[in-house]
Amino acid sequence: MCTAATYKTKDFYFGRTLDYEFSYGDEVVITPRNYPFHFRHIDAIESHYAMIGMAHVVDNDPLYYDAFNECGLAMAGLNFVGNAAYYDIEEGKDNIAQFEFIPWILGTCANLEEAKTALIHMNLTNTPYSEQFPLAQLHWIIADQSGAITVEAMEDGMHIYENNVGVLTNNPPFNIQMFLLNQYMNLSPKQPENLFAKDIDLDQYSRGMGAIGLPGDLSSSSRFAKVAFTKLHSVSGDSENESVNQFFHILGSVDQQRGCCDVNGKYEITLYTSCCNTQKGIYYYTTYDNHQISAVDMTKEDLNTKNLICYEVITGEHIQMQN
Ligand SMILES: C[C@H](CCC(=O)NCCS(=O)(=O)O)[C@H]1CC[C@H]2[C@@H]3CC[C@@H]4C[C@H](O)CC[C@]4(C)[C@H]3C[C@H](O)[C@]12C
Repeated sequence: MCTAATYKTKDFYFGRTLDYEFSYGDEVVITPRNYPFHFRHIDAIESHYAMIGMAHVVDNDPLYYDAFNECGLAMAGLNFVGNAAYYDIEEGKDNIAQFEFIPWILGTCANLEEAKTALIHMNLTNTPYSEQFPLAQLHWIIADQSGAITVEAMEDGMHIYENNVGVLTNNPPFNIQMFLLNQYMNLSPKQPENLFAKDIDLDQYSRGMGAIGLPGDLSSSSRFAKVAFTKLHSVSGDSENESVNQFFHILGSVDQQRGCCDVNGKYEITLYTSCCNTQKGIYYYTTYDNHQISAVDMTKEDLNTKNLICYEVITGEHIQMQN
């Protein structure tokens, strides 16, 4: 499972958790402006917007899971197993292989409006990266400070939804996730009133009772409701540290602890959590075994170059001893 969310204070933040039972080998990867992107079905793009994100690099190809570009446009792919479908090549369209989707959008679009326009002529193809990396079944969130959309390629066609909560998890399809939120309209951060029965004396014996009924399990529909509630009620200062801190708390509401999600004897855990300041070009992250926030600042690199700039993920707890 995975969860993605957006958050706005003074700047616009975007991030995700990546939950799985093993890691593909992830790195924080900056693709500078002159790295040539070779696509399977369209012409190479020699120069484009620079981007930074989490990727698995194979043969010098950055296979991004989530990233944002130097203009502040962000995008993440999350599992959509059983619902995702990609298509055969179609003449007259921009045929983009599924694993090329993030580089293509972030390389060529400056904002969400441009991304929406690009999607009109795009055909997301079922071309696998290689035998070793068959087609992942994904759906995507694309966002900038103006808003967010969800992109779901399914058997019955491409669905593009306005994503007004700025949240994405996994199954079921996004329109159903939104419908399911109807169930929770009564939940509130405020204490409830007794509407149950006037004649019975009910006591507010604890704080936080207004949100009783908000799910706490790890299913994707439950995480959708949990993180949406958390994000939509989030309050923080708008300095960088306060915003980043709050962002990690938002995604922390759907953190997966080893042992609680059994996948045939292996355990799905939150391998990493990211938080991008899309305006300042900084990619912050924590990993399952390193709670300390680490960060890579894209603006500190020479972005007019040709070679990928890769930072190994920092692992292991860094505990600040006080005596
Ligand atoms: C496993 C992850 C999703 C985690 C998730 O959502 N877990 C919920 C399980 S559940 O849905 O709840 O059951 C996804 C998210 C992004 C993916 C990579 C995208 C690039 C590339 C695409 C190629 O086609 C295949 C290889 C490739 C490296 C992909 C590997 C893997 O697929 C990644 C890491």
